[in-house]
Amino acid sequence: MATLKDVHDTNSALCFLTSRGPPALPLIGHLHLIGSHFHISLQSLSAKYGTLFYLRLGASRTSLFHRLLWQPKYSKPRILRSRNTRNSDSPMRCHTQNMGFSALPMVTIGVSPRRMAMSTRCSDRGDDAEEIREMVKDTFELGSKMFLGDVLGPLRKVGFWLYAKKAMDVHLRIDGLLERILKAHEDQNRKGEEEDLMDILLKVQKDDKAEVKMTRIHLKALVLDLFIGGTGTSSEVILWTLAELINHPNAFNKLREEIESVVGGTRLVEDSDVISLPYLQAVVKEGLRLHPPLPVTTRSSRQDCKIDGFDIPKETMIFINLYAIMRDPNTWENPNEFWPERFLISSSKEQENVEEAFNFLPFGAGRRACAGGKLGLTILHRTVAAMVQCFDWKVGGDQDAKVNMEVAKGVFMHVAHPLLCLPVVHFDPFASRT
Ligand code: HEM
Repeated sequence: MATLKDVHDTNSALCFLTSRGPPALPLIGHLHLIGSHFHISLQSLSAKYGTLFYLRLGASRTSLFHRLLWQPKYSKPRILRSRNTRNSDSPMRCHTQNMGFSALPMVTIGVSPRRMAMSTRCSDRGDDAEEIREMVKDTFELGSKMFLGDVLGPLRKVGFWLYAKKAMDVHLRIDGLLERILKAHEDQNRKGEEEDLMDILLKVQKDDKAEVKMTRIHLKALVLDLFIGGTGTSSEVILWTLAELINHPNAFNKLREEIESVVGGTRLVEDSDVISLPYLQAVVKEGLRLHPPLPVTTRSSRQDCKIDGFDIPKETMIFINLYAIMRDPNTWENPNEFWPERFLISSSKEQENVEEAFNFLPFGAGRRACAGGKLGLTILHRTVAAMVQCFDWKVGGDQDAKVNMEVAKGVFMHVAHPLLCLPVVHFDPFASRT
């Protein structure tokens, strides 16, 4: 019997017939059951129709997994029962300017996928950072609309035409930025240890004898994949995790105490520290569990297969609701609660690995799982740590004000409102250099 492991991505037509699922209406099928938050609509439907059910979204025939069916049967994760933490708020030291919270992680993470690829920082040119943020946001928005355009079936081209102008505009802006960066690299002509990924790719592109012929378009597409895949995702998780920490001051203070006891008060957290910072790792995991930036991933069945007793024909689009899997009350205690401690307890490393592999899936699974998961985690650990190490965060004027955790409409897990926070310097790692 084929399982989900045999399900692979294709771009072909969608068709699927099975019996389990809500009653459908003529023409629109089950479209009326899909609300403004795609992953939450699917989660509610699976509460009624089970782990695998069938939907017809307009012209698209799809099936949905609430959880992965190759999940082995094992006991629930052991969860820490005592949740009392004792820390109190740290005093504010000095005020800095009021800051767009959502812009900050993007500026910071410009130091990672982009910097590794191009040895430049978004923060060197503030306008570049803002431009990239806007482009990534527009690309995600456009992606959602075109993805939903699939419900038009053979008429999906109409959907594409509707967004053609916007798509061309985003394309031209991205292309202009990439060309600017490529030109700067060509002018610099760096050699040896100074080279970054962009230099190496340029060299391959210009090498007539290279085994694989790479055009300038290939090069830009590859860099763009890293940009879009790595930038939007990481920045959203950083934003959500910080928002959770601000709303949970005990967790914030516990994390700061851990960092200060392990790293001291003279430098920022480095990659090599992370292994000694279990609470930091738990906080990042909990942020990813509650707020996966790609809440629903898709596959198409490459061949006819049978899963959980259902026949799934070839080329069926399958939605896998990562969001619902990571909030499943059968697996996670108080699934909607931000509670990093749940990741600190496990009976054995081996069991922890099994549990996480099949229930903790912010990076997807299988051969099309996230290509940058390890890098993503590194970015999250370093950035979340630095935000907690260096600043106290105040929301609005009120001491007890909370960050609004509303999710934006659509197929991604974005914050609904730009969040404004006041960062108050707690520790300045560069103070001794001035
Ligand atoms: C917090 C950070 C990140 C999260 C939560 C995340 C999540 C995901 C998810 C859920 C998928 C789909 C996996 C599936 O369908 O099974 C994916 C795919 C992908 N991600 Fe990430 N990602 C992150 C960071 C990154 C970074 C830093 C990069 C690269 C620099 C990256 C590059 C990619 C690529 C290239 C794919 C497509 C893989 C394929 O189709 O084979 N991601 N990511």
